[in-house]
Amino acid sequence: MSRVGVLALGPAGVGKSTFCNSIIAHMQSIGRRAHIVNLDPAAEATEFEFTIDIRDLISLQDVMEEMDLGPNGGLVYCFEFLLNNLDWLDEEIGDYNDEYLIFDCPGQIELYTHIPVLPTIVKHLQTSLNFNLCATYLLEAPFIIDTSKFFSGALSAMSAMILLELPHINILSKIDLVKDEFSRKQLKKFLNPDPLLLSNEDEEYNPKFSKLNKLIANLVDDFGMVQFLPLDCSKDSDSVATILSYIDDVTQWSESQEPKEPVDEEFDVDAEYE
Ligand SMILES: Nc1nc2c(ncn2[C@@H]2O[C@H](COP(=O)(O)OP(=O)(O)OP(=O)(O)O)[C@@H](O)[C@H]2O)c(=O)[nH]1
Repeated sequence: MSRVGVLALGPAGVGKSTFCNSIIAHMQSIGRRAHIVNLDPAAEATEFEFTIDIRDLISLQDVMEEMDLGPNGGLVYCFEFLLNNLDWLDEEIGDYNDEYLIFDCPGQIELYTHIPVLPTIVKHLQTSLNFNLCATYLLEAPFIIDTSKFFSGALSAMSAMILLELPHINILSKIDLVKDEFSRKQLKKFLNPDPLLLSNEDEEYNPKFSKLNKLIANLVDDFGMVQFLPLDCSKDSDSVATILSYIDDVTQWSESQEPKEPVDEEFDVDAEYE
């Protein structure tokens, strides 16, 4: 039997922690259990407690003070420290057999797009701790409803997808902040976009880059990075439920549940009268 793990990834402030908390709240409301694993050494307190917290091993604040490093260097140091102490993670996770763990990751996407820190942790979770993992990659809806920003966001999501080699779910967060009618129309187009059409649209505004736009659009299209699920953590719990059903699907959650032993009636009756 395996554990299920969901990585919440995406740039800083995109809503990863809020998403983790919303998923946990939703799961609790339908009688399921899950835990948050905080992998951000610079995290602030949230309304839900972290079951496992990297800051119990190392915190960015301490590293910056003691090693005289800036925030980015400090973060890389924290993760190198974690990689050298993976037995700490094994021990913390050890008690959570057959559980659903949600990994709240830092917003510095270099950690999963440029340097092999997160890929190493992912491999460890899969091979040593028997996790069925999936990555959720969040991008902010108000940011992405501009075509050029869509491509830059899609490329960063794709970079994480290629590096992590995990089932990958793209999410457009904070859709409640897309309010005016024009932007909402745009949003519809970006939830299930055709990158080739989007690149053609840009052509009339910026012909200088049309060849490059088309090449990028082809690349995004080839990798199947074309679907985004909408997320509104402020009001719309249906959006959270839909995302959870996608996660369950790709992590084969229901298959990972231990089949219930058939009730042996004779045995039960005997036990009653012992
Ligand atoms: N309106 C609205 N605000 C949201 C939503 N999700 C998150 N926010 C807000 O966005 C801000 C950042 O959210 P966080 O969950 O801390 O984002 P994060 O990605 O974990 O941030 P880092 O850990 O710094 O990378 C907070 O003020 C949240 O309240 C949403 O669906 N709608």
